[in-house]
Amino acid sequence: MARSITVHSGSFRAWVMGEANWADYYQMTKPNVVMLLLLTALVGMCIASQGWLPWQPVVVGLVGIGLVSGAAAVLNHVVDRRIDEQMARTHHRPIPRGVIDAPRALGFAAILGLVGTALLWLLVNPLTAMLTVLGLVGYAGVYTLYLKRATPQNIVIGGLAGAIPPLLGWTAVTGQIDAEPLLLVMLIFTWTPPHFWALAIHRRNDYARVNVPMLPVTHGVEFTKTAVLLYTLLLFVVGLIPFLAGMNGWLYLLGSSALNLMFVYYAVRLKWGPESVWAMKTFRFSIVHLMLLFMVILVDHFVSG
Ligand code: HEM
Ligand SMILES: CC(C)=CCC/C(C)=C/CC/C(C)=C/COP(=O)(O)OP(=O)(O)O
Repeated sequence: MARSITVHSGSFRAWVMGEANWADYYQMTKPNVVMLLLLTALVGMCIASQGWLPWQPVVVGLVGIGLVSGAAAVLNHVVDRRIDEQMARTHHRPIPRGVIDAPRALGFAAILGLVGTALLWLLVNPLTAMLTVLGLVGYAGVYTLYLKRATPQNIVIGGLAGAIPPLLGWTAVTGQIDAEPLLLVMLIFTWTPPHFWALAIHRRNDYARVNVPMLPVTHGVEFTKTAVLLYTLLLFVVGLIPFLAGMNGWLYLLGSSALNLMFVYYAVRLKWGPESVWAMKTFRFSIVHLMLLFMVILVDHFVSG
């Protein structure tokens, strides 16, 4: 009897998982990206709260936003499976490697998406659930299915989906849309082009091979370097607005200006230095930059009251 249960549960597992293990499924959710998205959502929740954080919208909100974002990332793996197969950076992903097939990945995305949306709808509020699903549609549908292959401005427009989490955090706590979190959305929106184009310069041959019209492929490396520099300068200016609008204090002004100037410094080195060195340095710095920027906003919020 015990043996038969083992055999059956073993074959059920094989039916569900195929050749894959949990690490493969986990990898498809782009966990590092989702962690940073959740930090920005948490900051949205904190700036929406006076005093103690309300635990239910915060905990359930983060779990729900994390699950739906993970679902969006899995859908991106399904839609992009053919180009991922041909790009050096992505050919080892679970679908191109053949350990997870598209139907299983779709099933996984459906479970994550539905559970996440139900949690947000029932235990946080319908507005947050709808905006989070809008983020999923924006990333997996509008960006991945359409914009990515349609225009070199793909990531500028598609960047809105990745920029939305601070608003989701805010609506999870307040149940309404206000101007404050939109300033944080603007920060991420302006940060995304230099974040991605630095990497795209380094990986331009990958994108050219699969005919994806990323800016360095369509307009060349020099043009893209200039665009990266201009966006870091724009980010410096946008970074002043939360202080000028009275949302953040002096600590924010100092911290964000220092971080944004460092980003400009990387972009200048990239513009006039060898991209073989500075493209990936700038990309890696962009991630540390956004993480620290949102930590500064958080600390400033609690210190400046
Ligand atoms: C349309 C918008 C965006 C595009 C096109 C984009 C593109 C990329 C790409 C191509 C990578 C490399 C992944 C790899 O190494 O396989 C990456 C990495 C990363 N991105 Fe973005 N990104 C966007 C928005 C964001 C946003 C909004 C965040 C967070 C708030 C973010 C956080 C990260 C992090 C943390 C990594 C490192 C992942 C790792 O090391 O595993 N990205 N991004
Ligand atoms: C609910 C919500 C906020 C959803 C969206 C969140 C989300 C997962 C954003 C990710 C942004 C990102 C890593 C884009 C890269 O896609 P790519 O296809 O250009 O990169 P790739 O080639 O590495 O797959």
